[in-house]
Amino acid sequence: MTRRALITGITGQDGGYLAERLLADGTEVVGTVRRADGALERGGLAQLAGRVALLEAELGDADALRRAVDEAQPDEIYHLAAPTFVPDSWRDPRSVVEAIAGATGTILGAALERDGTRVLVVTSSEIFGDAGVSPQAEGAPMRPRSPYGVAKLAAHGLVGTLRSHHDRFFVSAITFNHESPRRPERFLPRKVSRGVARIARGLEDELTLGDQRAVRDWSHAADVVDGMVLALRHDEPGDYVLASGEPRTVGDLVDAAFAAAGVDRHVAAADGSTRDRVRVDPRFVRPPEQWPPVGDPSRAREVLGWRPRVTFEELVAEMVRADLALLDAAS
Ligand SMILES: C[C@H]1O[C@H](OP(=O)(O)OP(=O)(O)OC[C@H]2O[C@@H](n3cnc4c(=O)[nH]c(N)nc43)[C@H](O)[C@@H]2O)[C@@H](O)[C@@H](O)C1=O
Repeated sequence: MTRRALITGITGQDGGYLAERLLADGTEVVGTVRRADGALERGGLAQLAGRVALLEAELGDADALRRAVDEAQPDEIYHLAAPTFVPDSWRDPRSVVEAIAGATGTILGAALERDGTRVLVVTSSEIFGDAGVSPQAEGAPMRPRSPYGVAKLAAHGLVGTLRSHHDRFFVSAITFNHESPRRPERFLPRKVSRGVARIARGLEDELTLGDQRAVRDWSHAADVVDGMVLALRHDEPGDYVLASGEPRTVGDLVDAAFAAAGVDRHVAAADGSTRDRVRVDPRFVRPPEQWPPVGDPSRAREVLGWRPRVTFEELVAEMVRADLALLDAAS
């Protein structure tokens, strides 16, 4: 029998890679979107047209989410849809908790009504926050530092409690930062790849960023969705950190992007000094983390046999190449 998967948020960065991954192994794919008309084209996923079915469901609309589960009759649910830009969560904490924890509760509740439907919920390294330890494995203390992290921790908690109470195959994928040329530009790596590409083509002179000492653990989104599939299809349900395990600073990422574009980050100024093409704008600076969000992916490696294939340098180079190609195609 053909396996059927429901992906919430199919037009997001991860949704697109996951749909391609599942279609490639013969899984039928149904995805939720806010508005079906032209959704794949708007999401840069025209290649999926005719290959996936779309259902409309806003995260705040519990009835629509339940209907989507009923209509899709999925064997697997990948719950990806969520507001993802962390700074936004400070402005409207209630809506972020509703959209993340509320929708997770709805999806898990709907899955409980169906025999055997497995669910993977994407949570986040933001659940660890002031963990008191770095790198973080699945058992590290969880002390989130943002409303986004609190909401993701509630989602993570719902997965674990409902899994053990109802003895169901519910999984939390604790994803650390993951990127690709499909990442929206307000996230750092795409902002950098696009900015450096524009500098390389002479369209801009400078890149304006926040704190370059901030540490992150970056992987390629295509690798991370592979980990999700392995986790959901394993013999036993469990939670997994999906991360590279390698700490890098924002500055490392900027340097890698300039190197990939073949552009000097530092240029000679008229007075003979050197000028950095990267300028700090306090608007983009966030309070520093005492315990950097770096993952310990040992469990995913040992239990699932998962490891990221794309290196940090390859990821950044792919993003810069893609942004250069976009600029060249538009000119
Ligand atoms: C795991 C987690 O991953 C993502 O959240 P994020 O880490 O907040 O992602 P980002 O790309 O916005 O920031 C990365 C770092 O870069 C620093 N940074 C410096 N200068 C700029 C700057 O100019 N813009 C931005 N956006 N960040 C900057 C910023 O302060 C931070 O230290 C989401 O997918 C989230 O959904 C998620 O779950």
